[in-house]
Amino acid sequence: MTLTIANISKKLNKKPVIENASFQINEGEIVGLVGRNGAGKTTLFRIISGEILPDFGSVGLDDQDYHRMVALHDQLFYVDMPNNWMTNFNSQQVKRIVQASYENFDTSWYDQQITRFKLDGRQKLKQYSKGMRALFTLIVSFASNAQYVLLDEPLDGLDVLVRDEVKRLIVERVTNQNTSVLIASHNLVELDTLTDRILLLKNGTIIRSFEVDGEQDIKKYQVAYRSETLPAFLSERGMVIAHTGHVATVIFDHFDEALAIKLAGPTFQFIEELPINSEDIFRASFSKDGYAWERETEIGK
Ligand SMILES: Nc1ncnc2c1ncn2[C@@H]1O[C@H](COP(=O)(O)OP(=O)(O)OP(=O)(O)O)[C@@H](O)[C@H]1O
Repeated sequence: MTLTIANISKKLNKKPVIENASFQINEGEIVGLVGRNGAGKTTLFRIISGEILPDFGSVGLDDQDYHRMVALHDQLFYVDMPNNWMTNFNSQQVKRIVQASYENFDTSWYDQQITRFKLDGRQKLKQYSKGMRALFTLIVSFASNAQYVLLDEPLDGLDVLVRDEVKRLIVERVTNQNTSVLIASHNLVELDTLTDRILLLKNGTIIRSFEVDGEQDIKKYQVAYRSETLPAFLSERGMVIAHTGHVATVIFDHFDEALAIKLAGPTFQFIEELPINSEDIFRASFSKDGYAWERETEIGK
């Protein structure tokens, strides 16, 4: 089964939030969705899950329109705002409610995980801590046995040990059930170790899809220069992320031969290429932009 997001556009309050976003997710993939604050990640999740409908475009499962086919709805699970979700119920009550709409709900796995993480009892969800709620949301999501699970910031605000549990649970479920997971997160270091590939959302559209190891177009260099001041082209063509004395670390997007020739020139005492991670790719893609919410409204134009 393939989830296909095709040319989705959406305006909220007359402001274009999502513009012609397209991508696909296959079975058993863990994909990260990354963008600046306000880029539209949550809006995109709400659209995919059918909570709000797009102005244009479609969400398909194989060749079928997910939004129009109620029979497909148990193939996708998403909890919008987990902090406000079913707060007056306990874990046993939530199980009964979700079971009613997800016919493949895995009761025994759910009970096992609830016991494993000691989330049982009469405690209502509103009495859970942030970490308990994160684990609980994940358990319900995977127990639904939906092919596609959308997770919005699943690691936000969790301590290192709970984060490890959450990551282990995600990998376990994907390995054992071939579930597909789309994770929106600001935590790029965590995404590097968890995801197969990462999608970058900018100006409401997917501008880049990459596997960190496979990204050829972005390079990071540490350089020592001979001139008095930092050579201007470094900050014009790249993003200087560290600069002490005559040594600078620079990330270049769209690295090309002209840049390679300049770096090999007499201006530099030494240059060394460094390995890149997804934070570097994020910086290279977004560093020269303002805030995502500065995009003009139609009315303001
Ligand atoms: N109901 C709404 N009505 C009007 N504008 C909205 C609404 N919901 C979101 N927006 C706007 O849409 C844009 C995208 O918001 P969204 O919450 O999807 O971004 P995000 O990428 O999830 O942000 P963050 O990383 O900060 O959580 C923002 O400019 C926001 O102000």
